[in-house]
Amino acid sequence: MLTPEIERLAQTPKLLVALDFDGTLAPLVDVPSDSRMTPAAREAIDRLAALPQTHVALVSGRMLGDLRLVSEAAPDSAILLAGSHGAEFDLPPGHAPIVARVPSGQVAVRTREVETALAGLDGVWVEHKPFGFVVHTRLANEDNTELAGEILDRFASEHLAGWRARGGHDVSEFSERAEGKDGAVRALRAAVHATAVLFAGDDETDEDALAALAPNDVGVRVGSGVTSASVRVADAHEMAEVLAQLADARTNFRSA
Ligand SMILES: O=P(O)(O)OC[C@H]1O[C@H](O[C@H]2O[C@H](CO)[C@@H](O)[C@H](O)[C@H]2O)[C@H](O)[C@@H](O)[C@@H]1O
Repeated sequence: MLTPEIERLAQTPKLLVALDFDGTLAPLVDVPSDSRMTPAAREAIDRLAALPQTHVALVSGRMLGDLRLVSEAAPDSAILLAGSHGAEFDLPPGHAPIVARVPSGQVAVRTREVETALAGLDGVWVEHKPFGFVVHTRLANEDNTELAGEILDRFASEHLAGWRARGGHDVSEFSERAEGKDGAVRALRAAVHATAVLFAGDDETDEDALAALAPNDVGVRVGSGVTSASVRVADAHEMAEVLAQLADARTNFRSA
């Protein structure tokens, strides 16, 4: 059923649909590089992105190159990409580029050190990112997850002063940059001159963006958890239904 919020949003002059990737468009999986959005989500965002005065952006914690890969973005895609929680952007031609941040030499050093500190914990692995690292525990047992948490707490207090720590689904992320998805959505909103935004996400990091939405925007929380969003859906499949409803309503509005 179309919520009044979605119906209202479909009628805004310039719409930005900004979407988290993992857990929102793509169901969570054990191996991050295997992650893909559901076919229904793909169809809905392609329909939205093809409409006039309608922009679609993916706003992810993933590094940009990785986001391009898992979102299967075609080189000529109209979809805007924000990676590393908004420290990296890739906008289609016609948009002024948003300046990307440059990583310091500390990141590779700290990532190697944390890998050494966690070595030998089965199921625990470290994902390298341009501005930091992510420790994954999805495949670890409870003991190893707890031990990894203790090692990380100690490592962070000794070596990561000033870095931003974030939680997520079976991950702990540490980044030397403090950018959040609130800043990413602000920059994208300005880039496309949006008059209203839909932002959807499933995670703690998405709450930065959800909490910063304007009164005429719509926030969608996917799954459980405390949220600032006004709409909640159960999972990525329900999220795809919301996007299909928005695409239908926007198509009707644009052709009226
Ligand atoms: O901001 P997002 O697009 O939601 O990215 C958040 C993190 O997503 C990835 O990890 C999550 O998805 C994996 C694949 O489904 C899953 O294995 C993991 O447990 C999840 O936390 C990605 O690996 C991280 O770098 C992103 O920060």
